[in-house]
Amino acid sequence: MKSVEEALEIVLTVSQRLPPVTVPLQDALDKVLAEDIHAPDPLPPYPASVKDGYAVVASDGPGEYPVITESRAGNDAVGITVTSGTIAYVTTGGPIPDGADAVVQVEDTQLVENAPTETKRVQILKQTSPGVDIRPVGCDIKKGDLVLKSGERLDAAEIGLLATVGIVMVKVYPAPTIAVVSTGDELVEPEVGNLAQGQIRDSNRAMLLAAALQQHCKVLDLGIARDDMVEIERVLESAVSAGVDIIITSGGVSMGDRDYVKPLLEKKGKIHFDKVQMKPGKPLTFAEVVHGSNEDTGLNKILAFGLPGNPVSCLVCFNLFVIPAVRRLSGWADPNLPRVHARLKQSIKSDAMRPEFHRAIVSWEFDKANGLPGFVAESTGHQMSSRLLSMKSANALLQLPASGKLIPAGSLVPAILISDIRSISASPKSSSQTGNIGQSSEGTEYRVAILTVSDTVATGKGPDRSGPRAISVVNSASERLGGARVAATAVVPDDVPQIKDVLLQWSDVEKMDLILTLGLLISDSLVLFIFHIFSM
Ligand SMILES: Nc1nc2c(c(=O)[nH]1)N[C@H]1C(S)=C(S)[C@@H](COP(=O)(O)OP(=O)(O)OC[C@H]3O[C@@H](n4cnc5c(N)ncnc54)[C@H](O)[C@@H]3O)O[C@H]1N2
Ligand code: MOO
Repeated sequence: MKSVEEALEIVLTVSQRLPPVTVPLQDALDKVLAEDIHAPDPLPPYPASVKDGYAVVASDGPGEYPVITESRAGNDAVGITVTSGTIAYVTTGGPIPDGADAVVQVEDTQLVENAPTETKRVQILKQTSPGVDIRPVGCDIKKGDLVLKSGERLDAAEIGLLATVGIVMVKVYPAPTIAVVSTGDELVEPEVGNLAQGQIRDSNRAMLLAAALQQHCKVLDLGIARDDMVEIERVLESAVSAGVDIIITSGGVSMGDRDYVKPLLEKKGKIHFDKVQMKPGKPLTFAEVVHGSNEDTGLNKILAFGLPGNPVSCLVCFNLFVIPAVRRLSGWADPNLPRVHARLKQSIKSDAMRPEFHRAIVSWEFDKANGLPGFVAESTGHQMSSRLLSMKSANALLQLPASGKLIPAGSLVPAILISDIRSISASPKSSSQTGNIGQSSEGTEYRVAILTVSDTVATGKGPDRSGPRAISVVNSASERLGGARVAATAVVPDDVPQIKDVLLQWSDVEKMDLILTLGLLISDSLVLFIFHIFSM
């Protein structure tokens, strides 16, 4: 089984950027530039005023002057020279007429009312010096300057720069086309109103298509494929014929007898890994599908991600592996998701076996204790892989080591950002709206152990009525209890040493969050013992 780091390295090594294409400027947003861009002319192309005011000869100093022209834009003042003893009206960005060497802003001037001549006259109230409030030719961009480098990402400012230097067609790396198929006999389309026995609506496909669009990919919806070798193969073939760059399947990659995705990917190419040491997302499979032949490169390769069917696992894997691959294909120099460190708002118990990617809402807050601002992380509640509500509003995956220990509130943990940092007011309420009253202090699931103490049941003379009932009560109230889950049960006779053994095992070794005992015969020594373990 690969570690997350090893698996990501493999994905990024296999993912190669796509050949560049030339697109119109308006289609270039969010793409990565595939050429260097130089300025064909300087900006500003003429000396321009920084202020609305008057272009003057600085050495003239304060005094009353005639306004011989007005220069707002274009060739307003062309052919007119400001000589000593005259001034010209200029607006911000307007060309400075020949002869003027400074601008005095209107606030430092006064219009002379009722001037005896037709020519407008203005009092210059302040001394200025040459160059003041003038942008010389090329002060923003010099002719020939390297304005944008190949490999830079085109955001709004970069699009503006391209327009400035007159680029209307630009060479960029295209975003990949992603085909998405859901596998599973239990799946029906979201529009199905009444679910038959054993059916669930397909959430993964809509979710993955949306996630791919968010990454500016083109998408191909391949629908639902039944758990049938021939059908899944036919769907994969259709993705290949459509010429997609990435195929994403969800479901059918674990250990079930109808998990056909992996054998098919193996048949059609090469599986790089089929398990990753992470929670959620362990059965993540990554492969290359090889097809046809390309004159230049030989065989064509399509990246294939077999994402786990559990919706949370599916989206977590998309974030951690598919997005970096998409970015690499799209030409990003650094395809990794951004990370910050955030303080935990509540304690979280980490998984003992697998490093965990705990869904959380990260916001920027003041720490009341030290008065300093910083990132804080609030768990989205019960973290079961099927519970998509744990992904709702999450903007970060907290990367928790597999220690099985309680990470106390206030600890700094690495947070991988998967969405924008939200405002504080929008975030914390959302998890409680989902019904997590009584959520554990860890903000994660409670592991509950139930012990039935009864000679009758332990010796097989009677049925255990209260044990199964307690299990069903805990499980049915799981969501309201913040994810309480029965993790262990046992039956022992009314015998203190045996009761002690089980309680010690559950509290000290298995680290249960809550132990319920049923039909317990309380003796003094047992009360003392229970008091002892719960006060540890
Ligand atoms: N014996 C073992 N069983 C499982 C293991 C294991 O190691 N050994 N791993 C578990 C883990 S971890 C995960 S994650 C799941 C992943 O299983 P699959 O990828 O094979 O997915 P399915 O079995 O098809 O489905 C799992 C679950 O998700 C629901 N699902 C599937 N597709 C969709 C969809 N498009 N929309 C909504 N929900 C979907 C499906 O109904 C199941 O409930 O395997 C564990 N088992
Ligand atoms: O790895 Mo699975 O994704 O734990 O549920």
